[in-house]
Amino acid sequence: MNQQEKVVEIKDLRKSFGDLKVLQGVDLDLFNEEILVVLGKSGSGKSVLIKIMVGLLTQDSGSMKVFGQEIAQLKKKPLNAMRLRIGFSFQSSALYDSMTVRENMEFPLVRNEKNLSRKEIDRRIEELLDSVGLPQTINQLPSELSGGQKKRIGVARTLILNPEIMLYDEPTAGLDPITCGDINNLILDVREQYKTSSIVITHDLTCAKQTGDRMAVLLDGQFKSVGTFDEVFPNADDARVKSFYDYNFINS
Ligand SMILES: Nc1ncnc2c1ncn2[C@@H]1O[C@H](COP(=O)(O)OP(=O)(O)OP(=O)(O)O)[C@@H](O)[C@H]1O
Repeated sequence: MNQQEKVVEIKDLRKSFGDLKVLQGVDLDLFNEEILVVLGKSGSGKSVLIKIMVGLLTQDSGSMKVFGQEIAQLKKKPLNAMRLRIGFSFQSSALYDSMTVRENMEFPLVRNEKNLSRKEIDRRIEELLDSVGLPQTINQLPSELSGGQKKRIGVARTLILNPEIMLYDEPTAGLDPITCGDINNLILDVREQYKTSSIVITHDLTCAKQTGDRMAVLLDGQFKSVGTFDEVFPNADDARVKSFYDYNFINS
């Protein structure tokens, strides 16, 4: 697959809940190995969009294709297979508190790949912990890790199933600026090492600028501004896009 190929293709996607129109004609593509940053204020529909992508919600109309397949038309088995190609890194890291880092990483692996040997499981866990720079945490509990370390382990756990698309939900939320920078670098490293295509949902424009090849701003149920950081932000005509920029870079 080359970098011009689309891994996600969204066309005129619409979704309402009763009278609440959330997505009102979304058009967006994610290209192979691209990092696409999705911005939008709280309640704008970012999670709804991601849920449609992984088949947890169905659109009212329009098209959501992932790897060329219309998600809404997939039956249970192919949908589950598709979900395995998409790694979701949750805002909360979603680690199990009572399990060590090793057990947290092993859990999705043995559930999804039943025939792996102990040696292969250990090798995969060790490789991923090395990739996120935390091999020493293998026997620790999540409560013994810092917020930034938990995020890194969450990313490693998502990567253990070799996803082709990575979805990062607010990856830098609640972290100090230096740790945010580390996480931004991790997102770039993951793309480099594992050739993933990525969607980063964030309110953090520094994260957006450092990681994103393109930005897409969700406003009134559509992506009105899509382009590189410099195309979208510094001279934004739309006051709502400009307010994002001003809030992050002037008021912070
Ligand atoms: N299953 C549902 N039933 C009814 N309304 C829903 C449902 N899911 C989402 N909504 C509504 O759709 C709107 C968009 O929600 P969504 O969670 O996508 O926002 P978001 O952009 O992800 O916000 P945040 O940045 O706060 O996570 C909200 O008004 C929400 O209440």
